[in-house]
Amino acid sequence: MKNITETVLEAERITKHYGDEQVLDLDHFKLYENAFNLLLGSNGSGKTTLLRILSLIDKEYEGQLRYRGEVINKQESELLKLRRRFSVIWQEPYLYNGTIAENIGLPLKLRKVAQNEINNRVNKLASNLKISHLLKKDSKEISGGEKQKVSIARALIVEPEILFIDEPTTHLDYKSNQFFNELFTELVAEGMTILLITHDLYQIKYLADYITLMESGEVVISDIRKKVLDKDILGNNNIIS
Ligand SMILES: Nc1ncnc2c1ncn2[C@@H]1O[C@H](COP(=O)(O)OP(=O)(O)OP(=O)(O)O)[C@@H](O)[C@H]1O
Repeated sequence: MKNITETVLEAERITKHYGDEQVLDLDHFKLYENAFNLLLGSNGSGKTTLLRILSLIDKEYEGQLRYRGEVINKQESELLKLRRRFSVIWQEPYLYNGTIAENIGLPLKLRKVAQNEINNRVNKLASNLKISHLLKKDSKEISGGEKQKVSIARALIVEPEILFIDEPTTHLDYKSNQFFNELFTELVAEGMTILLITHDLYQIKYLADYITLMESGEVVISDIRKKVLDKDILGNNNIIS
C-alpha cells in the first residue's frame, strides 16, 4: 500500500455562492502529492466547482487555499505563477482555431518556448499518445473522442506538477479509456499528482489512492481507497455511472 502523507494543495473553510445559492461549504480538502486523488459525488454535488477553485481558475470564493503549506495569495501575478504548474482536462474538450499541432503546442508557445523545441515535444507526445496522424488536421475536422485526446495532449505537454481531470472519458471508446487509465497511472508512478472527477467504477476500485466523496457541496468522506471502499459507498448509484 502506497504511503500517502504529503499534501500539495489544501482548501480550508471554503464556501462558494452563485447568487443567493450556496453551492460549496467545505471544512477541509486535501490533495495528496504523487497520488491518484479521486473526487466522487452525484450530479450537482459541487465537484467541478471545487476543481475550478483548486486549479485557480475561479477565485470568487470565501476561505483559503494553501500550496505546500503557504497560503495562496489571490493576486493575479501570483496565481499565474502557480497556474503554470497545473493543467486541466475538461469534460467537454475545447480546441482553438488552427491545426492540432498548434493546439497541443499552445501552452509551450505561451511560455515562450522556441518553435523547434515545441515541434519536437509535440511530435514526441503525439507519437506516445498515438495521435500523430491528427497533427496536420484542422481542429474543426476531428471527432469528439479525437478532440478529447488532443485536449489531454495539450494538458500533458507542459509536464504539469498537478493534473486536474474532470470526467474525461465521456467521448472515449473502451480501448482509449484503458489506454488513458494506464497512462495516468504511469504519470502518478513517475511523480505527478492527479485529481480526477469520475463516476467510473474501474477507476474508483483499482486506480484511486485517495478518495473524497461530496454531497450537496460538502465533503462527507475523505480517506484512502481501501477505507472508503470498506464503507460500501458504491451502493449509492448516483456516484457511479
Ligand atoms: N455558473 C453557475 N451558475 C449558477 N449555478 C451554478 C453554476 N455552475 C454550477 N452551478 C450550480 O452549482 C452546483 C454544483 O455544480 P457542479 O458543476 O460543481 O456539480 P458537479 O458535482 O460537478 O456535477 P456533475 O456531476 O453533474 O458534473 C449545482 O447545483 C449547479 O447547478
